[in-house]
Amino acid sequence: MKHGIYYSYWEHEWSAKFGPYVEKVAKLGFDVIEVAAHHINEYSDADLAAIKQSARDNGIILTAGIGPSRAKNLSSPDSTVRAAGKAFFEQTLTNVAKLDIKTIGGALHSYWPVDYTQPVDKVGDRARGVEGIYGIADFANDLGINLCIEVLNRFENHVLNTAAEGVAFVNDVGKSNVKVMLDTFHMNIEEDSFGDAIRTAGPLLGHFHTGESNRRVPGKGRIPWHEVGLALRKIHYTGVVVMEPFVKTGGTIGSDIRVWRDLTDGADEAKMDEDARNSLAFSRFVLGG
Ligand SMILES: O=C(CO)[C@H](O)[C@H](O)[C@H](O)CO
Ligand SMILES: [Mn+2]
Repeated sequence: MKHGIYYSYWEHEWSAKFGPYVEKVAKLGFDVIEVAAHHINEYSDADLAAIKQSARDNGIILTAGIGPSRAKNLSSPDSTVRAAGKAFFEQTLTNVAKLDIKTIGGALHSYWPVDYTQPVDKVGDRARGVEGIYGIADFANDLGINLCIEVLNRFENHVLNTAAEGVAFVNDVGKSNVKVMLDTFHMNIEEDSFGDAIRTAGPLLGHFHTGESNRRVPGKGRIPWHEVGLALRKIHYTGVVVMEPFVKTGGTIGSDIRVWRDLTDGADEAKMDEDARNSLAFSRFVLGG
């Protein structure tokens, strides 16, 4: 098991440059950095080559996260939007591959965060989402990339809220590089049991996010980490565990994640780093790896 952190922990915008964080997370002892793929198409080939080299030099593996915008929604009832989504993913995956990234996770099958002022068509969105992911799976596979479909809580997305729904979706897609992704923050809201949910995903679990119930770093709250660790061991999970703490207010990240109070306790960057380092030690101890 490898351990990583989403660089957005330190940032306010998904568009923030992620290159400088490769060395930082290596110094903190992580194996992996997760970067936001939302704006990767704005990076030049030279930028991407430099980041790839920096990852090699620092012994860091990259993974990618994405919350597709409404205009790039693979499950939209509007076929023009679905086509734009497909084109966006093909370009994004092509650039993601330039960083040797093998895992991209998030609400790939939909858009994020969902606008609930509009009526919701769960059945239709799910069916179009299965088709949309099926339609990009081989493209991703040819680049060696797994598509990890994140199960989110009801307030952020309606298509997949439980591990069981995630497994059924991935089975319907039926492509070996399309996997289920779970996140302890969302599981805490939706699942009856953390252990059962992880065991339900079993061999289909392709990526795993961690965070407390208020998205502080793992170890600061009341998620049953021992139960989570036992279940990950039980299913012989050998993938990546990426902590995804969101503790800062402000910017698009603060607004998308609904961070309306300072959860850093006034931390400066050195204290933020120390919290991440301590949480990594906690995560390795309790989850393994
Ligand atoms: O858990 C999440 C949202 O609550 C997601 O992993 C990411 O934050 C989202 O896909 C944006 O990258
Ligand atoms: Mn997540």
